[in-house]
Amino acid sequence: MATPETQRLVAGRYALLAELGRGGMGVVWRAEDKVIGRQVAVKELRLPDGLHGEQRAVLEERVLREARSAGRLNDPTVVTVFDVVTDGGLLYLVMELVEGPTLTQWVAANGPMPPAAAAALGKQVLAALECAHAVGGVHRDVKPSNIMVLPSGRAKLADFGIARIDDDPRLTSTGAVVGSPGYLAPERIQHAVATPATDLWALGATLFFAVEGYAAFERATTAATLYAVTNEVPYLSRCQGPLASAVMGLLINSPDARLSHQQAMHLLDLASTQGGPQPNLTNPITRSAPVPKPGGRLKRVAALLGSAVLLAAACFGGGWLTGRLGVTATAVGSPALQPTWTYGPGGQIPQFKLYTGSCAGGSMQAGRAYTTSMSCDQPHDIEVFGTTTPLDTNFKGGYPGQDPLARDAEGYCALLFSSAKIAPADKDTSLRFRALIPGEQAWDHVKTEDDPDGAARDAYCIVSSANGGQLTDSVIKKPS
Ligand SMILES: Nc1ncnc2c1ncn2[C@@H]1O[C@H](COP(=O)(O)OP(=O)(O)OP(=O)(O)O)[C@@H](O)[C@H]1O
Repeated sequence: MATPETQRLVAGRYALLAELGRGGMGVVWRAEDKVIGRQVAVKELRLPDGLHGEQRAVLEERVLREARSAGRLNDPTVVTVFDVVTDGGLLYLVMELVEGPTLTQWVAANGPMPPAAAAALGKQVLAALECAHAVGGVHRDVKPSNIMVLPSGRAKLADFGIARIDDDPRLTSTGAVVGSPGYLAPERIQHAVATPATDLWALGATLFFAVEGYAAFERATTAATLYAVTNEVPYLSRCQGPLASAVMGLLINSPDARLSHQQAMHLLDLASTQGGPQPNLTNPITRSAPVPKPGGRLKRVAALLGSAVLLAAACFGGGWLTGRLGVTATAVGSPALQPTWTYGPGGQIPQFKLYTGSCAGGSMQAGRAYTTSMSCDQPHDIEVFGTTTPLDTNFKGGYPGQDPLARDAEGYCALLFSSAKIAPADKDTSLRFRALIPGEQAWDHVKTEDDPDGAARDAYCIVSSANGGQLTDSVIKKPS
């Protein structure tokens, strides 16, 4: 803590009292505004080394311009920028002082956030983004360390529109890049400009972090992180229903297929009212499990594989994500997807009695029945890599029709196929998969003493080799 004698006074007005933290662009101080006698946060912006005069001027100009626009955003969920000043050649941003941890710090101290609290937090951040997007603003850097959590549970979004080196072609020549590649939407990695949809993707990654306690795409190197952002679908293990649908729907690669503000808000609204009253975020919540380290993710996935079907079905919401929100296999992007078939009497596959992780002989042919499984260690023709209950598990009506069932099942199978659960690196070319949905007779089947099978409501994801040959091992990633 600085004493009055050693206190630095910035711009003749802001007395720096103590360091609050450090980020990619500089130090943040608790300070006192001597003119009006209130405490503020002062961020000392240290521009990257190696910028030449013009680049420095461009960046400073952008910081000023964007701080002004952030200052204009009159939203209680946005950390207000009061002033931008220069002193001794350095640039300082004077902001509202937020007395609460960032989401990163909160999770480090308390473990994963309860789903209803994470949904409530997500709603607030989404509302702030919506307000900014409506007037043409884009945050560009939504991530856990830019979200501050007040003891009341209210959230505040910091660093609004702060200039980033990578956004301006006049600045990229220094090679200085981006802070958090794990929160950079896939289209940004392909150098598309930042749009409201890129902020929404980052919100999805942030909510994943809140609810799981680790960053979905963080890997040991930047290259591996960027690869994961572009190619992997993360597993959610601590939430289901609308929250899982919101997170996964925000993380859809294609900005056009990604959830809109309204869709995300609707789901977060539903999720925030589930699970009883909101926990008080003042008191540390008893840690339900240690926060896994980023490197531990594969182990987690492996440990979850035993219950992967239940887990995936729960987290993708058994139809919440796919059918209701129009997430189709095409949106997920699956070149290996084959046309969906039906099973049961009158369907292409008259009988189907396999389950996830089981394999069978006999290539998929109309009229072939699958009633017994075999070990996936033996050469086999097909493997079931997922099971889902399309539409709603509580759907009690008559046969909904092949189209809605197929849309749901294809979306689910495509998500699962593109995820890290399916191991082969060349899966898009070496494998083919299809969804198998119940036909009308299987759906309506009434069990009798002679025929004890009940109505069939499940859909299956089936994988086979692309070249018509046999598979010699399971395609599901093995525990490491
Ligand atoms: N308005 C604020 N009020 C109180 N503390 C703040 C405020 N803004 C930032 N801090 C503290 O300062 C730390 C550093 O913030 P900063 O925005 O510089 O870094 P960052 O967001 O973690 O990283 P990056 O610069 O890469 O975005 C934060 O982790 C937080 O603890």
